[in-house]
Amino acid sequence: MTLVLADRNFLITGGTGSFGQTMVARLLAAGAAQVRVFSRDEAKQEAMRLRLRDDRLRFHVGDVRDPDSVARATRGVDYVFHAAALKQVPSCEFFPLEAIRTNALGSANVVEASERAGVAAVVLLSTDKAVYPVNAMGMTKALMEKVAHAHARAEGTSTVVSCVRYGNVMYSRGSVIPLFVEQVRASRPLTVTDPRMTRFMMSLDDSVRLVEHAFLHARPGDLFVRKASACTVGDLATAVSEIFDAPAKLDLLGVRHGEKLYETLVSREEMARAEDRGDYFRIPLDARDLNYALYVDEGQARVDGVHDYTSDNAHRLGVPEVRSLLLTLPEIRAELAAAAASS
Ligand SMILES: O=c1ccn([C@@H]2O[C@H](COP(=O)(O)OP(=O)(O)O[C@H]3O[C@H](CO)[C@@H](O)[C@H](O)[C@H]3O)[C@@H](O)[C@H]2O)c(=O)[nH]1
Repeated sequence: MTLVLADRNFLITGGTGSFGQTMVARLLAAGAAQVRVFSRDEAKQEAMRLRLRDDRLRFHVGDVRDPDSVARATRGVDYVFHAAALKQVPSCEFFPLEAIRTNALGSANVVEASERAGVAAVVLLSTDKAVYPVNAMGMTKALMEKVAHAHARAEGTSTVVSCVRYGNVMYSRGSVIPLFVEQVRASRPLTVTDPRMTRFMMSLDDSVRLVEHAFLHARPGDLFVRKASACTVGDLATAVSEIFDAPAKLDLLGVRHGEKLYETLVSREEMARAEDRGDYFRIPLDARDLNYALYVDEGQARVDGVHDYTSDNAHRLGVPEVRSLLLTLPEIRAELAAAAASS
């Protein structure tokens, strides 16, 4: 990171998760004055404290659903990265109110507490599932984005609130790649929903860099997306089998509740006003207010000839490319080493 962080305090909600742990390590290495980890699980916090042993780290047990606990953790903070979320599609489908409480209302609590505490900037972590959402996880993340936009449009606010949208983060907790690896290593068939289904593939480092990009460049209400490649789930399963030298045995499950065949990272309306920043798109706030009549002549940015940016039309990785990408992941290398040691 190019910013001087020496006298800056950070808060990371969901700080014990995959993103949180990576971000905490990078902020400490970049010289942050203090990094606060906010999450519900004291055991994970304790494990992190013992592992990192850094007196610039502070741990706050709390829940984004509870405004008081968020407010206490936010006092004296300069920057907030909001990663706390319910992010499993199936569980949010079955418990949609829980997703509303954490992802929508909890995010509003984080934005509100940040404004009150005079935080300079907040980056909210969203997902491609928030675009044309069909499941409760995506719907509540879409509402979180709306909360950010409404805050940016409101007069008299000073905290810069922006969002980033991710695709699938490879090897994140509870996701399909660690599941496929576990299945291959146990010589079980790989449970594939639909082999044609496509997803954007991002590394954890890419996702952290995306948040850093937003942190460094955001204006109020901006949304940032990292350009990414995509692959089919069938190719992903084949690549995992090949890496572990196993025959590709598939057990076809069918599409799960609330799943789409492909994801959209940027809608065409957003693409029409997106700024291409090399590895990233910046989608500025649609700053029209409620007086729509004033804008009738201007209209919206033209969308003719502009397309959604989806995991179906993005650069498609084939099996060899997916294999190479998987082999860059430390977790895959560790599993390969373990497999070699046990054979
Ligand atoms: O046993 C399984 C489980 C999943 N899949 C497929 O694998 C792909 C990825 O699934 P999964 O890793 O569960 O991720 P998603 O459901 O796509 O959601 C992830 O990716 C989102 C970004 O799109 C994040 O926001 C979510 O938090 C994260 O869980 C999907 O096509 C699934 O249908 C299988 O084929 N077999």
